[in-house]
Amino acid sequence: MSHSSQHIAFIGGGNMASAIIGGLIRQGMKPTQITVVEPFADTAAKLLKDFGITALPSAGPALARADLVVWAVKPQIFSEAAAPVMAHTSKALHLSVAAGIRTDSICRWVGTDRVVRCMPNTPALVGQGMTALFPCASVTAADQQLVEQVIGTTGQYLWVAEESQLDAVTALSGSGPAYVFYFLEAMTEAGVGMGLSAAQAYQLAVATFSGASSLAAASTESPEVLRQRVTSKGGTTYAALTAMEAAGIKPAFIKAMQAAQVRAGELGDEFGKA
Ligand SMILES: NC(=O)C1=CN([C@@H]2O[C@H](COP(=O)(O)OP(=O)(O)OC[C@H]3O[C@@H](n4cnc5c(N)ncnc54)[C@H](OP(=O)(O)O)[C@@H]3O)[C@@H](O)[C@H]2O)C=CC1
Ligand SMILES: O=C(O)[C@@H]1CCC=N1
Repeated sequence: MSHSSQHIAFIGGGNMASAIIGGLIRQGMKPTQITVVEPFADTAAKLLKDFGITALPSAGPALARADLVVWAVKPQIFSEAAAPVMAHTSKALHLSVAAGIRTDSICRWVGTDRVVRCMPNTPALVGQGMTALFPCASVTAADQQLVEQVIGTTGQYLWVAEESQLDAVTALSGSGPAYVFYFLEAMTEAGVGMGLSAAQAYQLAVATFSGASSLAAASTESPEVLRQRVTSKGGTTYAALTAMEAAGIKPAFIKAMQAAQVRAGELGDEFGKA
């Protein structure tokens, strides 16, 4: 981060907060520039061990220093967590990572319209995150720049024009790492069933995913063309893809992502009312 005097507060210090804090610290932000509210003692101990940050067990005046408040609590408890925070953060810009919770709810709970809603993912932990961002109307260009500086430390980002697109992003890249890990589990299990050791199968599976992703990112070709290049006529890939088509893997996968998108909307409906 270029702004060495900036201060960032995190409400919730769990998985997603740690991923972003890791990015900030890797880019040179000092632990003293970061305040975390985290009531769970084990998670607070981890923040101290990993980043040298002593978390506050509850909201307090220390939050008033924050230029940016990052909301990294579960959607279910967002409104409850907001009440004690908003007394201290009226001058701050607010950034929410909560799945499904819409900006009209967030603005109401935090008492300002200076709110950006985003959807990051856990590869942020290793600087390979992908985050989509949506600004409320009163967010300024300078506010957007601050958010870009912070999120840019964790990987790539893009802005979406419609808030509803964030639920699609949640289903795609927000939850997406879990789909990849699921495929890694399946590929490893299959490899073991075919006579490889678990360590060998896992190494092969992980390297294949990251290699294929790097190839797709570096290539101007569509994934369809890249797939066809692997698929020799009458060969092994053809046999595997034919089995996948017969099993309805693609429609099942599309259905699964639609379920995630629907769930994001439901989280907003269920927990955004308060
Ligand atoms: N994990 C992921 O891949 C992604 C998550 N998100 C979103 O990020 C948000 C956080 O998820 P994640 O980091 O996985 O969840 P975690 O459970 O790891 O982190 C949330 C933390 O907030 C703490 N907390 C609970 N109540 C309060 C409170 N009143 N004030 C401050 N902190 C509190 C929790 O403590 P306790 O355990 O005691 O409740 C917990 O440690 C969610 O809204 C999720 O939708 C977005 C993108 C990806
Ligand atoms: O599962 C969830 O609800 C969160 C949002 C995206 C990833 N994890």
